[in-house]
This record gives sequence, C-alpha cells and structure tokens, in this order.
Amino acid sequence: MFRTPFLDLPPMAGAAGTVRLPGSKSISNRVLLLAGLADGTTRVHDLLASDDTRVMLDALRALGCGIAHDADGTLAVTGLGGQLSVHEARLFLGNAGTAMRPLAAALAVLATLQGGDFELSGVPRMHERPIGDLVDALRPLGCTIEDLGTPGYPPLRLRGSAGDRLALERAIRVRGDVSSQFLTALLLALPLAAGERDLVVEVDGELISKPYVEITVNLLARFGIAVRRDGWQRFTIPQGSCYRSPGDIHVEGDASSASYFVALGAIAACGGDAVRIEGVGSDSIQGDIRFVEAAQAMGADVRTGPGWLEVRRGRWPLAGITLDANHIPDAAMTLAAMALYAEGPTRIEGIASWRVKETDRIAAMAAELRRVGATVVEGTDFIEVRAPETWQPAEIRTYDDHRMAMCLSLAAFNPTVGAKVPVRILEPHCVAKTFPDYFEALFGLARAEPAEVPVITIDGPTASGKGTLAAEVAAALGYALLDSGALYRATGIAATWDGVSPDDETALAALAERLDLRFGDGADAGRTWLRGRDITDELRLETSGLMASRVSVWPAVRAALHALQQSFRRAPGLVADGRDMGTVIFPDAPLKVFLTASAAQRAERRYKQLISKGISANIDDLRADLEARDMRDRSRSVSPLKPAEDALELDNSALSIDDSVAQVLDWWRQRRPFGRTA
Ligand SMILES: O=C(O)C1=C[C@@H](OP(=O)(O)O)[C@@H](O)[C@H](O)C1
Ligand SMILES: C=C(OP(=O)(O)O)C(=O)O
Repeated sequence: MFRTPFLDLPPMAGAAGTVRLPGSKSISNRVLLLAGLADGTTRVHDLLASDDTRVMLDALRALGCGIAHDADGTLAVTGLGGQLSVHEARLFLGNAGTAMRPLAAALAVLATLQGGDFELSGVPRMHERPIGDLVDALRPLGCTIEDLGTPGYPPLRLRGSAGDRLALERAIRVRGDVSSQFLTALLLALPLAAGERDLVVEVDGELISKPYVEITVNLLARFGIAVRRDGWQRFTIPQGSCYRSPGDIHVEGDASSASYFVALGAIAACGGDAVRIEGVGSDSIQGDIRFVEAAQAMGADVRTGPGWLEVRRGRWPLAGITLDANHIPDAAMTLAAMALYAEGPTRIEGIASWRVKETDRIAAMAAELRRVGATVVEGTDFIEVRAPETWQPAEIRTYDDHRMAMCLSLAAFNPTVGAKVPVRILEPHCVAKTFPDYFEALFGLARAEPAEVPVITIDGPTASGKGTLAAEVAAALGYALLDSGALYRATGIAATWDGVSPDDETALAALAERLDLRFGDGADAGRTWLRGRDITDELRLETSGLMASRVSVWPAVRAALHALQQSFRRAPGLVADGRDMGTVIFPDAPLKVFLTASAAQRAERRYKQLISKGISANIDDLRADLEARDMRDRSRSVSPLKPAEDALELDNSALSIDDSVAQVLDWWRQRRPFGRTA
C-alpha cells in the first residue's frame, strides 16, 4: 500500500494483463458476523484483508469470538453460539457501514435478551452517517439505545439487563430508503430472537440498493437460515432459526473493486490487449456485477465466465449513457469516471445515497472531475458528467473515500484521448478501506510510455550517501528504487563465484547479460537475491564495492546492464542512484541530482557504518580507497563519473539526511505541474 501523502500518476496509455481481486467487503463482513454468532468454527477462505474487515475482526475478538489465522491463509472463526460471553465492550468500527449497522442490531438484541452494555463508535465521518432508521426499528422492540452524540447517528450505547424481553409480536418496521444496511442489519441479527415465533420485517418506503439485501439473504441461507421474501416489502425469519456454520466458506472477489478494472479495460485495453479480472464473474452473488452491463452500454467489450471477466476496448470513444444506478450504488461511481472518455453526457440517477456514504460523493465527484477539466452538473440524486475539452494536470482530493481515489486514478489514462497530463492523488492510503493494494494492482496492468514515467537520478561518488537519499526520496514519493551499483556489485559477486577474472571483459559481459538478480519488495524490500541466493549482506561488503568498481570499467559490461537498468522505469516513477544515471542511462530524467561530500566526510561515514556492523576498519585506509575509487570512476573512458550538464549539485557534507531529502523533494515539487503539497 502507498502510505505517501500523495501519489503522482504519470499519463498512462494502455493496460493489459491479469488482476486477482481482493475479497468482497460486503460478503466478508457478513460472513464474519454470522460466523461470530454461530456455534462452532467456520473456516473463511479468501477473506478481504482491509480496514473494514479489520474493525469487524477486532470487534468479534473483543466480544470473545476465537479468531485464528491458519498457515494456508484461511481464517478460523469460533463463534459465540448465540450466547454473549463478554457483556461490556467499547467497539471502534472505523468507517465501516457493514460493521456498524449489523453489529448495532446484533448487540442491541443480545444486550436486551442476555444483559450487556456496549458502545459503538467510529471515525468522525461515521458519526455523520445515519443510523436513526435502524434505531427506530429496534427501540419499539424494547431495546435500550442511547445516542451518545447527535441523535440518529453513532456513537451509540446499547444496554440491557439479563431477562429483558423483546416485543416481537408485531411486524418489525424499518425504513429502507436511506440505506439498505438497516434491513440487512435486522435480518442478520433477528435470528438471535426467532426461537419461539416467526419474525416479520416490513420495509417502509422504497428499498434502495436492493441487491445488497440479496447478498444478506443468500449468506443467511449458507448459515442455515431460510428467510422468506415477499417482494422487497416483507421478510420472514422462520421460527426456530439458528445460525449453523457451513464449516468452510469462500469469499468471492469484490465486484465493486472489479469495476475499476472493467473500466480500465474499456478505456485502455486495445490492439489485441485485454484486462483479465479473476475472482468474480458471471456466477457472482454481488449485485455490483451488473456494473458490467452499464460498462457494456458505454462501449466495453466484456466476456465473462464463472469467477472471471475479460475486458477490451469496444466502442471508442465510449458513449455517454443515462442510467438509474440505484441497484449498483458503489460501482456507479466508476461510470462517472468513465464519462471522462465518453462522447456525450453520462447521467447517473437514483443515487441520493451517495450523499451519506464515506463522503458526500455527489459533491466530491463533481468537484474532482471538474478539476481534470470535465463539465459536471449535480442534483440531489443525480450527477451528469461531460468529458473535458482540455485536460488539466489535477491534484485530486479524496475525502478519505477509497472510491474517490480509485475512480479518479482512471483519469491518468488521458493519453488514450490525446492528452498527456499527470494526476496527483492526495492521501492515496484511503484505499485501505476495501482495497489496500489497489495502486499496485493498477500499476501491474498499466502501460506508460517510458518517456512519460518520471525518473529522479541521484549520482555521486562512493559513500556520498546517495543510496540513503535515493531510498528516502523514493519512499516519500512512492516510487521504485534502482540501486544501479548493486547490479555492478552483483556482477562482481557472480564473477567471484564463477572464477571469472575481473579483467576478462567478454566473460564479465556474458555474466552481466544473464544476471539472475531479484530485488525484494513489500515485506522483502531491501533484500536482494542472485541466482536464488540472498546476497543482501554480501552486496554491502567493501570487497564487493571494489569488485564493482573494477568490473564497471568495461564498456561491454556497462552495455549489458543498460537495458536492465532502463527496465526499472515503470509507473508511478523511479529514483535511480549510481554514477551515470543522469548522464547515460536516463539522460531525459526531469530531475538530476549530483551528490557530493568531502572525502574526509565520506570516509568517516563509511567508517561508522562498518563499525556499527561490527566490521573493523581503518579510517585512513578507507579514505585512501575512496580516493582511488573516485579517480578510477572519474577517469574511466566509458561513462565516467561526472555531473550531467543539467544536474543540480548538492554537497551534503554539512547536511543531515532529512535536510538532503527535503532539498531534493523541494526541487522535485518545483518541476511538477501541481505545485506545492503539504
Ligand atoms: O450492505 C452492504 O454491504 C452495502 C450496502 C450499500 O449501502 P446502502 O444500502 O447504504 O446504499 C453499499 O453502498 C455499501 O458499500 C455496502
Ligand atoms: C458505502 C461504502 O461503504 P460502507 O460499507 O461503509 O457503507 C462503500 O464501500 O462504498
């Protein structure tokens, strides 16, 4: 996940490849709650790991459920069997509607029947998301529910004394026109009280987001509860219902998350390319799968089968449509982003609920689409979007709404309509709500012209601190890192292993050509493998540095590593450190830094580094080695160490690492079209 304050997406021209979706949020949180209420252990496969499921899991744990991660990635939930073991808890539920609403109903019922005192709260936005209709449905049953903040909104306190009774004789009425989650919450919770009679829930007003209630009914059936449904108005939970664990249960991929990749295929998979989406398909139980029909109406070419979708560009440009999207409230946001590439307006209606979700999504979408140049009209329950005439490099606010970040990322594919502007996504980590690795998945499919992918080069002599500086700058921007010195060092190590002389240019070049080197990412970031062997520590040895300096004088070796180094230039961007990054490998880099420090300073830093690793060293010898190496690097005939003509020099002899990083980031900001951020 990108934890940077902003993420710059370069203009990207195409997309192809396969993405495996994370699990469905709606299914994950329902399954977790049902497993937590059932008797016995439920093994949940492919559960979504994200903020929304984390808060649900934390809550279940606090309530006494057993939660165990198995080695094969499944999660084993041992439920309460309908009996509270913990009667008091304060539960923080973030901004997860699928945790707040169902847990409120379940704990209100349990506290009334078995006694308890529970407080449910969330992030500030959660305290602005309505829950009054659910509270109004539960209070007439005898549940004691206190508003701890604004009436009708969380936080809530749910209380009861053991032996309180629930008034279940009459039908339970709930409004369904603000959120379907209130009805879902009742259906999930009421089996706890259906021992002696059928329980009837009646919906007041037109139910919105109906397919989500279908997911609820479907999953209740998997846990042994056969809800009878009369239209969308009346639901009956049969007498004697009780949750029975299915033992094992699979979570399908998230259909709302699929929408970004369906859109991506429709916009950018052309010329024989396709975007293949795995984890959700024609057999999905999620209503958002019907986003596919809307995307097809706009021009997407979609094939589908059980558990997969394959999307290509069909009609181009896309065609604007008018659609009542009440049945696909989440995925419909993606249509607003597709509208950036459509001929004619796209009007999405029936979406009043957007205003009470993670943010006011109608207002947010209108404001941010306008920023890239679109013309947008908004109403209480609709949005109408026309494609930009002129695209603007935009800094997109995301309002702590995962879907704003994911939708607006699609604006970076503007080269498909002849523009070439980057898009800056602020606070990209908001995707953690449902899809923490969204941007990694996007970059895995996106194709950008290498020239469009920004590179910052940091060249300089040995021990100038360029490795540390490059790593920090890359981390601050979310860019990849190329430690080009490691390629030469690894070539030197391979030569030592194979007994190849550092003077044998041809044999060394052949080694470099076939260098089987892998840099770790994610949890393995910073580790390096050569021919499958971990050489992370070996790379840092002085002997490896000296070997690197010797093998790198050979033109054939440098040529062999040229293409390999350039292949690191991938979206969203690259920070490359070495000796000829700005002069030879990335001569078009938009920012080149030449880092220097006095030989005395560098020798001292290297000395401290070695001593801290328990390696003995002599500072005078180190300085002499450094100077010899500088001389060799500067005077070699191929790619000698020298600043590129357009490089900015940074002498860090008297600067802290933070100062150097701040200086480079400042130079970088001055070169980006968005100006200054944070
Ligand atoms: O029940 C569910 O899993 C959901 C229902 C929908 O909410 P509304 O019913 O409030 O529209 C949807 O927007 C939300 O992301 C998930
Ligand atoms: C509305 C959403 O979330 P929640 O489950 O919190 O309602 C969403 O994921 O778009």
